[in-house]
Amino acid sequence: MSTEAAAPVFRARGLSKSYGTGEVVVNALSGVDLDIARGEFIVLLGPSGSGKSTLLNILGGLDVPSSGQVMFADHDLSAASESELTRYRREHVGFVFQFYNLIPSLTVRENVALVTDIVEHPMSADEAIDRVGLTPRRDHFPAQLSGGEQQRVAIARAIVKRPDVLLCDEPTGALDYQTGKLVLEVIARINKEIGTTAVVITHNAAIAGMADRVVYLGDGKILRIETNAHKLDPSELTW
Ligand SMILES: Nc1ncnc2c1ncn2[C@@H]1O[C@H](COP(=O)(O)OP(=O)(O)OP(=O)(O)O)[C@@H](O)[C@H]1O
Repeated sequence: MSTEAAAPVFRARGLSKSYGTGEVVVNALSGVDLDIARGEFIVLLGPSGSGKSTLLNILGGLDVPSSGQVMFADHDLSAASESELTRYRREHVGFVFQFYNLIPSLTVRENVALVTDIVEHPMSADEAIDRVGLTPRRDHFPAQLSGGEQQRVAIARAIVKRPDVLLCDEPTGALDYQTGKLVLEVIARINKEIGTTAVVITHNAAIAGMADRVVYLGDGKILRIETNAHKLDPSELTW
């Protein structure tokens, strides 16, 4: 990693999140400290209910912590207003979820171009579509595409704004093995070629091999963080 690539993008300290009140309080996150460097590829692993989505949502400005602090560069997300968080998400974050949330009546290109209209320095829709390998399908509608192709459209839509961070919650959860690998390859390529910091939630421990670091969550806490001395290409992963 270059010096520039090592600058921190996220810095979380004592991050906690509880839902509910009184006897039904759920501590989704408890005292999480985490730094993520610019350009890093992070995989979040942990059992169901361990707090992965809660952490990702806080990093992405979709949710706010109950206590503790989270900084994105020099913005304090934990102290941001709703409109500041909306601007943060719009300018800096690309989201990819398990389900693709494409607009069925719009073509691939139109789905991606929707974003280019509302952000400041987007790449062209065609470049984003090319980066996910879907140029031949750009005039097709979502229903004419496979699940993996639809997920690649969702990735194109997430990266067209040139986000600083790409946050992916179970991006391969609805896909078969081969298709899931293709989607991971696309995410790894974006991380490498554009330098977009990537945080990927998965239930699949085999995916951990492609990360710079793997963060293991359990019961709302970071259990351990492993650094991969040798990062695997998604094509080398088996599960
Ligand atoms: N809006 C909410 N209201 C109440 N409890 C919530 C809410 N969101 C999450 N939780 C609880 O917080 C805990 C952590 O949830 P979270 O979704 O972060 O876990 P996760 O590791 O992403 O799980 P999964 O792998 O099943 O998606 C769980 O016990 C969950 O039930």
